[in-house]
Amino acid sequence: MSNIKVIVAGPRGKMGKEALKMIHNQSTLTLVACIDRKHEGMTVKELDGFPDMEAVIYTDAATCLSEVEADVLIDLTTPENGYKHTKLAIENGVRPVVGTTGFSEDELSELTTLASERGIGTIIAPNFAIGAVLMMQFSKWAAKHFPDVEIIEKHHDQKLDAPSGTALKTAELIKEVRHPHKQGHESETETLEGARGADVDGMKIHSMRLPGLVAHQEVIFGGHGETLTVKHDSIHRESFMSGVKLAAERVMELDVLVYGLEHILD
Ligand SMILES: NC(=O)C1=CN([C@@H]2O[C@H](COP(=O)(O)OP(=O)(O)OC[C@H]3O[C@@H](n4cnc5c(N)ncnc54)[C@H](OP(=O)(O)O)[C@@H]3O)[C@@H](O)[C@H]2O)C=CC1
Ligand SMILES: O=C(O)C1=N[C@H](C(=O)O)C[C@H](O)C1
Repeated sequence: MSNIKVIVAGPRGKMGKEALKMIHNQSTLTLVACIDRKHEGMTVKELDGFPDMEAVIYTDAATCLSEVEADVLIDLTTPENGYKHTKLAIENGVRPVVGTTGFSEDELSELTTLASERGIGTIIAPNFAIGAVLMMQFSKWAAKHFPDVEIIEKHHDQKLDAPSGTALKTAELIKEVRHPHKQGHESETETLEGARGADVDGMKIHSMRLPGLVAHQEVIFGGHGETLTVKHDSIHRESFMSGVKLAAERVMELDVLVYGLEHILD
């Protein structure tokens, strides 16, 4: 697979910068444009500290996605804008690869329908790190044997959405094998609201936000006289880039939306 023409939305963000660096350093993807909130008409290489790339920056996503000849949109923005960009991309025949988290269930289901109707391959991956995908799969396996489980996710303090997309996806995978039931003492009460975390079918999700963190998750299972912890840490955003590259290549072979990188991993 060679020369996949890519648009990146959110190029100045923490993930966007890393994605530009990755695209610059490999040969199958070519950056053809960026969607940003600033720098209309400038090229990437004109921005301080950015790679030597000729791609033009658009501030209007609709113009960019309808005018630029592109195969793939990589979206790394915010929940609200990521949803709009994904929809626009599908409508314009550009395949979305979406890392942006925080979409509602309704938004995901609308995008799934739209992608199928138009036959446009789409990948929405709450986590592109291969280790995180394995952590989620191991958790699903463990939940078959340990149905009492709590998820603790820890992220940097600039994150907009809580719980993280990864924690929600983990809970969704566990739900496939776990019968809904209340955990803890049947009469337990919270003397401080939120103390027991968010609830998904009785399992709990706790979200921590601190400077210094990147992206971390522990899934803790409790059994009779034992606990099992499945843990993943992204200590650098480079950890997400092999997944972004793989998704941009594999999305070219799809004609529906898939949610989660596990669907394209061998
Ligand atoms: N799937 C995965 O593996 C991962 C997913 N993520 C997700 O990716 C997203 C981005 O994360 P991160 O890079 O840390 O966040 P940042 O806040 O660092 O970056 C977001 C960028 O999006 C830009 N932006 C906002 N609105 C628009 C718009 N309308 N058009 C173009 N650009 C826009 C922001 O610009 P401005 O600065 O001007 O506001 C900012 O540069 C989040 O949803 C996060 O949860 C993060 C890591 C891994
Ligand atoms: O915002 C982040 O940083 C991350 N977001 C994704 C999520 O919500 O799970 C993936 C990763 O955890 C980093």
